[in-house]
Amino acid sequence: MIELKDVSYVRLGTRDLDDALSFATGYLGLEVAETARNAAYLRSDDRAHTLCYFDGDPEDHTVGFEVEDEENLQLAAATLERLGHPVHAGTPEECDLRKVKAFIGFRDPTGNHIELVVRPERSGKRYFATRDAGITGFSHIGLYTTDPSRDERFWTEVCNAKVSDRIGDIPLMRVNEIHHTIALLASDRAGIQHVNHQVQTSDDVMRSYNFLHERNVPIVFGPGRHPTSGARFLYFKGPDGMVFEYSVGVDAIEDEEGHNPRQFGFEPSSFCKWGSKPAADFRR
Ligand SMILES: O=C/C=C/C(C(=O)O)=C(/O)C(=O)O
Ligand SMILES: [Fe+2]
Repeated sequence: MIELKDVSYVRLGTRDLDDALSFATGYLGLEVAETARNAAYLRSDDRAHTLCYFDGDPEDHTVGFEVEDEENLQLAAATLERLGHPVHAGTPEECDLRKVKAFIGFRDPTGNHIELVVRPERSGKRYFATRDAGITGFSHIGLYTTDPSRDERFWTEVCNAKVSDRIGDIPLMRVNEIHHTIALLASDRAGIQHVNHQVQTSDDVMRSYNFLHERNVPIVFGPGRHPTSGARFLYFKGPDGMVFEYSVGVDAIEDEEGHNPRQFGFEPSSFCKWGSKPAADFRR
């Protein structure tokens, strides 16, 4: 069993690094940690970085998850190879680029690029962004799947994820007490559908709605409230069509043994209890 502790970072390719950087700082509300070697490293919490934009294919998305130590990393590599997922062991230079001690890369059954990392760097400096979006940290990703049931089995049987809730066949899965770290979305493609940052209060969600709307940033869902995690949310589009989400008030699953996944119907009210509907281009 591969024990994921938390999501660590996302890496997104872009052909326009300057544009991505100005969106991340001026609209999203991240702090630049470093710009180097055709990449921009951005912070959202006490980690050294949680988002990296690099000069490359905008379809090239990677999500990194932290595992406990190098022994667990080796065990994970052996498990993945045995199950037919070829594993790439990060070179020292690739580890430097990710600010981790060690990592392996592989593809999930849909073909999503996944990395497992050991000892991702923290920063002694407080996260401080020039735009005050109220961000408290990077929290989860929405990941495309070409087969939700197959990929649920991968994340829950090969890895330690647990299903918190399902909407139709779509699982929201946790790897720690937070309601979900991985939300699958059915599609005919691989990739990250959305990147979630938590914000401090509902006021931050509404303030950002006005801020982004006034500046013509496409709002693609919300403001609304998810019946599943209870979070108040706002989704909007960033560079290369990537969707970003702010949310606040995501449930923690405290009764780990006693929690049974709830089944929600695949209908609009399961996605938002305030009646907001996703825009046609919510999914790319
Ligand atoms: O539409 C379902 C979305 C659920 C949630 C949630 O419960 O918070 C998400 O954050 C999500 O998958 O984006
Ligand atoms: Fe989300």
